[in-house]
Amino acid sequence: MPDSQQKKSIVVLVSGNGSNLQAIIDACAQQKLPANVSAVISNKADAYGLQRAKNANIPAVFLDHSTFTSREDYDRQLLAEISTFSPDLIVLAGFMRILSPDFVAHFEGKMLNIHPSLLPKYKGLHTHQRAIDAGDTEHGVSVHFVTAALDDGPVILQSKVPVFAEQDPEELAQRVQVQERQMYPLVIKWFCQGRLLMKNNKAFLDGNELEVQGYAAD
Ligand SMILES: Nc1nc2c(c(=O)[nH]1)N[C@@H](CN(C=O)c1ccc(C(=O)N[C@@H](CCC(=O)O)C(=O)O)cc1)CN2
Ligand SMILES: NCC(=O)N[C@@H]1O[C@H](COP(=O)([O-])[O-])[C@@H](O)[C@H]1O
Repeated sequence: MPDSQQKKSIVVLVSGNGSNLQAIIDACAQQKLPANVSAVISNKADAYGLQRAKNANIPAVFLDHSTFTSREDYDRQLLAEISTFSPDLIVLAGFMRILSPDFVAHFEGKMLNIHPSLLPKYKGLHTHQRAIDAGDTEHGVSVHFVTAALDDGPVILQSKVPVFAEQDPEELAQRVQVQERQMYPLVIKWFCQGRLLMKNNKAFLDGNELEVQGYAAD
């Protein structure tokens, strides 16, 4: 079987509910994604994403960041743990730790993140509230390659949702997450098919550079 058709190995990092993880697990199970989730790793013991992994008979690993003296020490252990699964792709799915440069360098080009904003707007946290506070009429989500600079890697795919008057951030987040669950498995499929790659800090699909609309940074 050609390499592009062999099932790829994915390790997913989570910190919370894991709805994006579940979409990926389901896509794999339904043969919509030529991959297997080899392991789920979380820095939070109570992350429901760990339970979702156990429900799917996927190794679920809790690696507590609070027991390490530095970010770099944690990331070295995280790298060692991930490497035991020999993944083709690392997927950040609500993983709420900033990753150190050495960790990112080890996996650069094979690590994705989904971020709840129209990057480069609203890098970091609390994106929905920030969009509401700014009076934005549209918001959305970006899937990007992970680089050392936070939420700054080349964007692969974006999806927009409207922001309504007197918008509640939780309702906005829910509408964004509907888009996320459709987008992430698609982008991961592109990577697993060998169609998506990062080169010179740019994203390419089928050899064509992916240009993202120029959203003004916040
Ligand atoms: N080097 C990189 N690390 C990470 C990236 C990235 O692009 N480059 N993406 C983030 C995901 N993320 C937003 O999409 C994000 C996650 C966490 C934080 C953050 O400020 N974390 C704090 C702790 C916050 C908490 O525990 O609630 C921290 O790590 O000190 C910002 C953005 C994943 N990592
Ligand atoms: N800065 C990273 C960040 O905020 N990521 C966001 O966390 C949520 C995780 O949901 P999930 O655990 O249900 O997949 C998602 O909405 C994702 O965009």
